Amino acid sequence: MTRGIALVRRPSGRLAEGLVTHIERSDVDIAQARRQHEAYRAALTEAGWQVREVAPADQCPDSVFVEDTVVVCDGLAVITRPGAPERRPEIPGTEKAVRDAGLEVVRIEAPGTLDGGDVLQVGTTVYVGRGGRTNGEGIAQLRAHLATRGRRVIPVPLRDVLHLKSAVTALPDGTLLALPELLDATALRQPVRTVDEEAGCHVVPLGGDLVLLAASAPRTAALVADLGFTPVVVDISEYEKLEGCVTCLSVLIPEV
Ligand SMILES: CN(C)C(=N)NCCC[C@H](N)C(=O)O
Repeated sequence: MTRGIALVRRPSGRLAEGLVTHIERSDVDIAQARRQHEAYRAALTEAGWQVREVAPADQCPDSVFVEDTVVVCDGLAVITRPGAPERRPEIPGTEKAVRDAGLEVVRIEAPGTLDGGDVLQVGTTVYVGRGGRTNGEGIAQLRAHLATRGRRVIPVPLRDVLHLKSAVTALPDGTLLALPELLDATALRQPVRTVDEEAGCHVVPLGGDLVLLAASAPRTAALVADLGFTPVVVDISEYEKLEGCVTCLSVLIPEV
């Protein structure tokens, strides 16, 4: 049984030079990062996903955070235009991978900017963070693209946080796990559970009752289990030093 394709991109040898905006820079252990990425890929495979690698972009330190380069929705791939110009050379490799996967491809055009980490899909609702990386023009273009798939785009103003999915993500039943102080929670339409550890608001539903989350969120893993889901825990400490989280390291393309 395969749940679909999971796109990932191996870390660049220059990973340690990745962007840091809201936290202090600390040393990244590249060997450890490679081991953690291997374990992350294995967790996806174990959960039933066919892991496919986007061609490495060694000149791009942040290229492992492949989520920021594309938004996939019902057979459509919206190629983003990352808000950080130095991340734009990551785009061609992702575009090739989604074309190879058979998706229809459209793109965010200048002056729009949009990072995939700002896009949270919950059923037919698509929340989009309006912060440092995604602008109003990018949101408008995404809204027009996703209207063709029957989706409603709702902007969410962000405060002092990199991406929307740094502050809120959703469990398989649509319940949001959030750090409400980082965003305008009045924009959210689904029930919200507040978490008490930063990485606790970063989860990826992997299909069925499986929920991927980081080892740095042990209390949330217990909460997830208590709600009847099965936590799949991965250590991504080296990526967290660069403001990454479990969502950023893959793009899931469910089988239709
Ligand atoms: C949901 N998140 C956090 C993401 N999708 N991306 C993280 C990118 C981190 C990278 N150093 C940067 O600053 O771009």
